[in-house]
Amino acid sequence: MPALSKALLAAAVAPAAIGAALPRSVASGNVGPGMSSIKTARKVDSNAAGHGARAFYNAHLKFGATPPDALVAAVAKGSVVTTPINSEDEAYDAPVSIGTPAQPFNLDFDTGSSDLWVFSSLTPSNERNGQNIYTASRSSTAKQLSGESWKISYGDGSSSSGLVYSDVVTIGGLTAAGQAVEAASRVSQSFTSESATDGLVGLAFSSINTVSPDQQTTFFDTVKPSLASPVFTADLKHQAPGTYNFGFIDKSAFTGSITYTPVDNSQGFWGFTSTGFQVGNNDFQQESITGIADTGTTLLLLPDDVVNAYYSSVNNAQNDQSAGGFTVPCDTSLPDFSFGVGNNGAMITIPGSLMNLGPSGSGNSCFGGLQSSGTIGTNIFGDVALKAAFVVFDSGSQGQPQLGWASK
Ligand SMILES: Cc1noc(C)c1CN(C)Cc1cc2n(n1)CCN(c1cc(N)ncn1)C2
Repeated sequence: MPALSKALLAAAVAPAAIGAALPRSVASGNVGPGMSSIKTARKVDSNAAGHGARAFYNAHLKFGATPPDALVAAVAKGSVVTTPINSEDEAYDAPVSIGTPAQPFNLDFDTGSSDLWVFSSLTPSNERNGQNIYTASRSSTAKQLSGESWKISYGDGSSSSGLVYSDVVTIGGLTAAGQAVEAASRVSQSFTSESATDGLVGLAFSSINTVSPDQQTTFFDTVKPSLASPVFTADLKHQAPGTYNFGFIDKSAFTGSITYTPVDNSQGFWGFTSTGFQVGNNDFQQESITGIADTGTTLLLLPDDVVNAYYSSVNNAQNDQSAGGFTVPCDTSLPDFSFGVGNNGAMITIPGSLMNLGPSGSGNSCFGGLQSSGTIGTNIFGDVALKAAFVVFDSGSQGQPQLGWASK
C-alpha cells in the first residue's frame, strides 16, 4: 500500500477510534488538520441496549470525568451477601427474588453449571423438605416457555429436571426481566435433604445451559449488557458471610493486585491453568494444573501427585476409602497449600486451617479439603480454594474471558 494512502488510512482511522473512546460531543469537534471524521451508522441492537451506556460511562471514568447521575443509573451493578449453608462451608447460598409479587429463595450460586433452577409447585411433596417453592401461577409476570424442559446432573451424581418459565429475577438489586426460571418437577435425594437450598443460580457459560430445545442464558448473561463492566466477583469466606458482586470490582475487598489469567470456556466452564503448587514453605513445584473455578463444588480436587505431596507432609494422614478420601487427625495443624496463577509468580495461599473440613464420620479423623481429582477428567478449584481468594469472573472486559485472582 503506497505511503500516502497508508497515512490517510491511519488519519481516517484515528478520529473514528478517538471518537469511539470519547463522548460523541467531544469526538465531533476533534477533527483537525490532516484528519478526517467518519460518520458511523449507529447499530441499534436491543439486546445490547446497555453497551452504549457502558461505553459512555467508561469514557467518563477514563478521562477523569464524573458520569452524570442518569448515566450511573443506566449502568447496572449488583451486590449480594452469600452465606455458607453449614459449618463445613459445604456450599454458599444467596437470596434471590423471583416473580411478581416477589417470591423469596436461597439459591446456591454455582460457577460450575449454567441452569437457574428452583424447587417448585411441580416438585412432589415427598421430594421437598421445607424448601421455598416457586409457584408460577402466583406470579403475574411468569410465562411458561411451552415445549421447553431441562434436566441436569452434577459431578456428585445429584440431579434435577423440570419445565421452564420466563419471569423477573432480582439479585442484589439487579433485575433480569424475562430470565429463564427452571422449575423442578423432580430432584434427587441429596437436594431434598439440603433444606437450606431452594435451587441453584448457574454462573458458568450459557453454552452448557440444559434447556431444550431452545437453550437459555444464565442470569449473568441476561443482565450483562446493562452492567458497567461484564464481570462478576466471588468473595467467599470461611464460616462467615461473603459477597457476589455484579458489574464492578470492589477494590476494598482484596489486598495487593489482581493477577489475571486466560479462560478456556470451550467446555462451558471457567477453565484456567494454574502454574504449580507449594506445600507450606517448601519449594514451589512448577506444574501446569488445568482445571475450573467452581463455586458449586465444596472441595479442592487436584492430581494425585499434588495430593500425595501434600498429605505426605502430614503425620498420620491416611487415604481412608471408608471415609471417601484423605483424612487427617482432627487436632493436627495442617500446612498451608498455595497454587500459582498467572505468569508473574503470583500465588493464592490457602491457610492450613481451611484444609480441614471437620469430622470425617469415621474414627476421630477429619476430612481433608484437598482430595484427588482422579477419574473426574478435570481438576476443580472449589470452595476450599476460592474462599482464600477474591476472584474476578471476567467474561470479556478485555476481549477474551479471563479469571482474576487476588489475596485478601
Ligand atoms: C455436593 C454438594 N455441593 O454443595 C452441596 C450443598 C452439596 C451436597 N448437597 C447435599 C446437595 C447438592 C449436591 C449438589 N449441590 N448440592 C449443588 C450443585 N452440585 C454440584 C455443582 C457443581 N458445580 N459441582 C458439583 N456438584 C451438586
